[in-house]
Amino acid sequence: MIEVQELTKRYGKQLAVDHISFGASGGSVVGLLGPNGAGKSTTMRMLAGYIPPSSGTAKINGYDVVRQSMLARKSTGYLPENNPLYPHMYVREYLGFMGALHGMNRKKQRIEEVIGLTGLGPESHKKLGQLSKGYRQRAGLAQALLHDPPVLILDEPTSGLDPNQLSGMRQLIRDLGREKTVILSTHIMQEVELLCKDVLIINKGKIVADDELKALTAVRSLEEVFRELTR
Ligand SMILES: Nc1ncnc2c1ncn2[C@@H]1O[C@H](COP(=O)(O)OP(=O)(O)OP(=O)(O)O)[C@@H](O)[C@H]1O
Repeated sequence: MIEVQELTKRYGKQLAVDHISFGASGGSVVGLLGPNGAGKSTTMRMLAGYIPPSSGTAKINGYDVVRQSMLARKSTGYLPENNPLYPHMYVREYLGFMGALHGMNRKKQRIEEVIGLTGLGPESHKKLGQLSKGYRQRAGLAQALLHDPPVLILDEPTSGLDPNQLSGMRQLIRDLGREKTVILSTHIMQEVELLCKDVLIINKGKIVADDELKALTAVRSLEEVFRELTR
């Protein structure tokens, strides 16, 4: 579960996220849409505990991301936008390292599981710096899934994937969304239509739509709705 109240982020004078409130609960994928610079990544970074909010609150599974940051992080899997990985580490070494950070027992078995789930197998003998963009993205997702968190925050998870990889990744996200609360950002409207039950549209730091996809697109296409609300 994700609960956001009046969440705000200022970078100096710039108001990147402006008093946003929304909620998301398990068993669905929420699409976070917005034009470039709207505040999507900033919002996700705050939810994942990577940057502190300027004001407002966010709770992950009931844990406040600032006051109970360790517990909130344990409940969160985060795939960052540019997915900064450690280029010199081998895939399994990296996942082992991330597992240790999460204080996981029986890492080995779980590492093989997430390598299988994300289709990393054929490239799993390589160093992260040697992986193609699509496989780096998979390594990032494997890391996000490692500790089996109930909430997944995925910042443009399908960027850089070829059409074959794309359908596999979307299927995986759809499956994960059956049990977990998944919030993903994307610029691909078709992806939202394929994956998301609920949609948030953010523009200039403010939420301009928070509704079920069905309701939002009852009269017009998602693209038309998006263009009108973010003009
Ligand atoms: N570290 C930072 N310092 C200063 N300003 C920042 C910083 N990070 C983001 N911003 C600004 O905050 C605003 C929101 O940026 P953010 O990256 O959250 O947008 P976004 O919706 O994810 O965009 P995109 O679709 O291009 O990835 C932008 O105006 C951006 O320039």
